[in-house]
Amino acid sequence: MPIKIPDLLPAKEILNGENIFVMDESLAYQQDIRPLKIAILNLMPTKETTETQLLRLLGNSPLQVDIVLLHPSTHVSKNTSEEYLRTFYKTFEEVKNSRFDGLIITGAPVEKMEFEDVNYWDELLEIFDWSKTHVTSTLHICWASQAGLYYHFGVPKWDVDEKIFGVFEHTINQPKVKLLRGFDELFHVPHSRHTEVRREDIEGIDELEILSESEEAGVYLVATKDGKQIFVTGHSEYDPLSLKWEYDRDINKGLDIEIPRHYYPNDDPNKVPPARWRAHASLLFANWLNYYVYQETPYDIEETKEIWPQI
Ligand SMILES: CC(=O)SCCNC(=O)CCNC(=O)[C@H](O)C(C)(C)COP(=O)(O)OP(=O)(O)OC[C@H]1O[C@@H](n2cnc3c(N)ncnc32)[C@H](O)[C@@H]1OP(=O)(O)O
Ligand SMILES: N[C@@H](CCO)C(=O)O
Repeated sequence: MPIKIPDLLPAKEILNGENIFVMDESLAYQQDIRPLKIAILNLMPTKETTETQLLRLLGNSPLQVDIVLLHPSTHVSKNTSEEYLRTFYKTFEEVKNSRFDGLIITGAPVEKMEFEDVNYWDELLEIFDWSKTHVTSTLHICWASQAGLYYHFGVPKWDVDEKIFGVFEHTINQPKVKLLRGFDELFHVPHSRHTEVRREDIEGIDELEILSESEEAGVYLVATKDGKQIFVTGHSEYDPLSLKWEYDRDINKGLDIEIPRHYYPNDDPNKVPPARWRAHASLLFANWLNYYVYQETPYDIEETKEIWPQI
């Protein structure tokens, strides 16, 4: 949340220079507050786990957030019952005439397929298109970040020789960008994927900025300059034991999988891995919710028609 201070206090200029969000009294008097409407398009087979992880992060905010869970109607889920989906989820068809302050699109275990072979691809394209006019800011996670960068900007995804699997150190390219406010210069994020997007495919695209990268895991955070689309290639939302669960699953299947890097103490899978990314996960979601959603979205959400004349 911004701090509200007298219009002429000298600290205002100093803090503005440091990129601390300061709101002067005159603007604060005009600001109205209402609950935010956030949709989560959950593409993960482990729906309950992912819901819990994302809601934990979204709940760490003084803002009231109304959540709508969405699943793709053109995919018959193998791991989630129809009853569960009917009870807790809606389809895009049911919400497409509404507007949302924010949309989160999760990862999906389909990264080795061609995008066009994913059976809900056409539906996802419709959702990507709709998000441009009906959502203030959209956060794409892991596979969804690759799919979104491909659809919106033609950025390809590439197979990697060895799964990018572990907890990696990241650096910041753009320290003054609001999404990274409060971040340390070095911070950690889990990654778990067999494909990547590459810096050289992104840096020539005018609308996009690479905000954070990792020497070992590559591009991590990409955003459009207007903040309407955020692409996150890692899994900051993962629980402390998510990578262990994936590692044990693959070992039990007899797959040739390396131990997740920089995760277990002394790389010993019998030891309990400590979480080293929670604080930054919280900051990432809080910053997105505050600066890209709450501060940007109109009080009357239906007003977006006037703000985005392309509708
Ligand atoms: C790169 C990222 O974004 S990371 C995010 C992905 N990671 C995860 O989901 C981790 C957890 N998932 C898993 O461990 C596994 O997928 C499991 C254990 C839940 C399921 O494994 P299996 O049943 O052996 O895999 P299977 O190949 O049958 O399909 C699993 C999922 O793949 C997806 N899928 C498979 N084929 C397709 C297809 N043609 N089109 C779209 N989705 C597909 C679906 O999501 C499916 O699960 P769902 O129907 O319940 O949504
Ligand atoms: N996070 C994923 C990567 C594969 O999509 C997993 O290991 O399940």
